[in-house]
Amino acid sequence: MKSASLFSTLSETLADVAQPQQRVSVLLPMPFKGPFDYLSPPDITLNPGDIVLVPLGRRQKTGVVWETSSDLPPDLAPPAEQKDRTDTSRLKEVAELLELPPLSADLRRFIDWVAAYTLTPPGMVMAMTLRLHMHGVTSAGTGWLPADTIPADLRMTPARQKVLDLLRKGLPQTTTDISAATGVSAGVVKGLADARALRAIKLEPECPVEAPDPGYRLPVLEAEQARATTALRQSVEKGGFSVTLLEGVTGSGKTEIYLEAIAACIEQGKQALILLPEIALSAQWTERFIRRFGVAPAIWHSDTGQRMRRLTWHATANGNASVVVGARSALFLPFEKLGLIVIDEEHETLYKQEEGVIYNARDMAIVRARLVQCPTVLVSATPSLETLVNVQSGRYRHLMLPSRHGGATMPETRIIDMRVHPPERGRFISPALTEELSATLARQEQAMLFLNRRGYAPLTLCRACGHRMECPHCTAWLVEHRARKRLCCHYCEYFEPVPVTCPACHEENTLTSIGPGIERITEEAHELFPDARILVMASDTLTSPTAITEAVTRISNREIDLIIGTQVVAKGWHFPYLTLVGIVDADLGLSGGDLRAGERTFQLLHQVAGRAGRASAPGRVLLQSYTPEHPVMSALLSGSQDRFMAQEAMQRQPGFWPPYGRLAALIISCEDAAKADAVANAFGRMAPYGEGIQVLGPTPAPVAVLRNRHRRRLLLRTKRTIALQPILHRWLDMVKPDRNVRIDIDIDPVSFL
Ligand SMILES: Nc1ncnc2c1ncn2[C@@H]1O[C@H](COP(=O)(O)OP(=O)(O)OP(=O)(O)O)[C@@H](O)[C@H]1O
Ligand SMILES: [Zn+2]
Repeated sequence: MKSASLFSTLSETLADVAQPQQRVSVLLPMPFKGPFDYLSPPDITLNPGDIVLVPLGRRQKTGVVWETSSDLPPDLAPPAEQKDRTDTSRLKEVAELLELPPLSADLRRFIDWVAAYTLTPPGMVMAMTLRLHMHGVTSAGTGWLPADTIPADLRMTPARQKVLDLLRKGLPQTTTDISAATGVSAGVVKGLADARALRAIKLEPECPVEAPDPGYRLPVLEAEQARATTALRQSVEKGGFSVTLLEGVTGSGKTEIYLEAIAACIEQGKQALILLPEIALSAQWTERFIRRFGVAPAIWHSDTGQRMRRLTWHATANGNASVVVGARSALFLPFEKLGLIVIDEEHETLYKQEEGVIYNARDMAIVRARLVQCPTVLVSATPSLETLVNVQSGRYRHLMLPSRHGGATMPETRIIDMRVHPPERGRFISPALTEELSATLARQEQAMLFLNRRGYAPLTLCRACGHRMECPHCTAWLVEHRARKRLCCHYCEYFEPVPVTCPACHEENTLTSIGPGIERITEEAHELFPDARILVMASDTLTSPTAITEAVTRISNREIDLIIGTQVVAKGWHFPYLTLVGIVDADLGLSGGDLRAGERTFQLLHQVAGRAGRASAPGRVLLQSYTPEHPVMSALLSGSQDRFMAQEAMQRQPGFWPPYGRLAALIISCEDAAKADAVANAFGRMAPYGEGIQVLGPTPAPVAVLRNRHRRRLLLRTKRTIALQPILHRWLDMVKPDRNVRIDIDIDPVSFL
């Protein structure tokens, strides 16, 4: 007995020596606190970044071999977990190492950083990188060629002969390709491979894009432009981390200039990432890119099919795609050699992702740039106060283009005081604006009407009893979409047919539409200008990039006289024949307690206004307002953006509101209002305090019920010098909420709904 047991321990020890099984941490794309430990398969060495399949419960999951980051700033590092790392007996083995490019160290650190900053489980952040190929995880595959020496004893069959004949043409082909070409089954190929008559060739995935040529068409730059270009080129050539704000009035050629920074990046053999606030913009952007570089960039968005996404992912990972343009999520692509990040329209709130991982792509892009040590360019005609403060403090460099390209002038802006010059009853376009519109159309120039509200009317009301049509699941009015004969909630997917009788008093035909949406403005425009060719641009009328490209082409070809749109029309478009912009309701967006309401309204209206008169004919902007004395209106009128932003700064500084302080929102939600209250109150009682730390709330959220969940908000505000994350960690630990209560943390909130 003794010897047997001695023998077995000895053999175990020997086995251990022969095949030391590594203990590895694997991060799974799931909401766990951190990675799980596994054992590496006996014959495989795993390295951090490797993408693997591991058993989890009864299923297998894709995960990434992870090391715990030791270099997170102490402010951000989550409290360490105590783990016993000596006992490996209960660990499961990694099932498979996938044939995918490993995630680079800088990307892994970036993921850890975003997770720690936003207080999100790291696996959920990593999922944004990995989700992309979760469906059908395949490498490009194995191709086959005939072996150098075909074994002499190979049993030949007609099927085998066909395969060998095909492959002797010299092009490696996958099993699927061979079957398709010859009609033989996969088994035949496998038989040949097993008999060592074939040799395997690892096939690189095909590259979805061609290489851009930085010398394809060089721009002729004006003096100011040339100066800015040189400065940007230098930072790209020098490499290393830097942030530059490229500010310039609308139509000054900012895009033109940062295309040169991209050219420099390509010349360096590195990759450039261009973030756009909205993928809709990529169509016109791509066109400009092609004009400059001869070929299209790689485009990253959810609309491109599975296969294309996979190829783009691979081309990013292996460095074949030198320029990738996309919306926020492109930031999590596995670039092999990132050399430049450009964030166009940096002030855009669309960069904030509000669901799932709540993060600001503009801010995180700067973090990523710092981790890979590459330059970043923030581009805007109306930079955010956050960015301006960074410029003032010297953290960001500032390049300025003060005038429009080619001698085009800035549009002339006028305010129509709607209290003095109201529209006719039941109408929303004032006579003064109507007059300008007809004059513009008569000159065969294009005009645009802007109203940031989809649908026909934002409120449906009963004239008899005053009942308002509301969403049964949200604290929100139902918006009438007349074309679709529906009342829709703009917060959830709920809709119902427009009723004939009032659901409260059951009177017939008493429901009436209050206020305008763009459908209603379109109806009015058709009545006013029956001959005008009108195009509506809104996220629900142009639902795909193709539809947007088509619309933009029709505008550029002068097939359209009047464009009516929501905020989609505010974004960087260049419509050379557009000379008049009418803003139907300039006050919309100023109400409500939003910290940045003024700044945002200014940016939005300034951007819309900037669409007018970009080419030879001068532009004009008319703002319809009931509060013409509001600082936003005076700033738009005088064009004194600097003064307006200085006023904004002065208002925020004393109370240490961002960017002079830090904010985090806690949103507590539950289907049961009482439970939501209980948890919110518990957080209120445990609220952190101290010098420079303040908690506001709990209060019901402005959208107090959303998708049947009752919502309460608390706001933590600290001085800039105090990091939020450690305070939040301690605070969250103090309250153990009911399972049905959800707590969302929003660091640097931009929405306060
Ligand atoms: N040096 C140049 N040579 C030729 N065309 C130019 C030059 N600079 C700018 N343009 C043209 O002027 C127009 C406006 O330029 P661009 O779109 O780059 O401005 P922008 O500052 O990015 O505008 P916005 O902020 O409104 O998006 C474009 O059609 C662009 O092609
Ligand atoms: Zn709803």
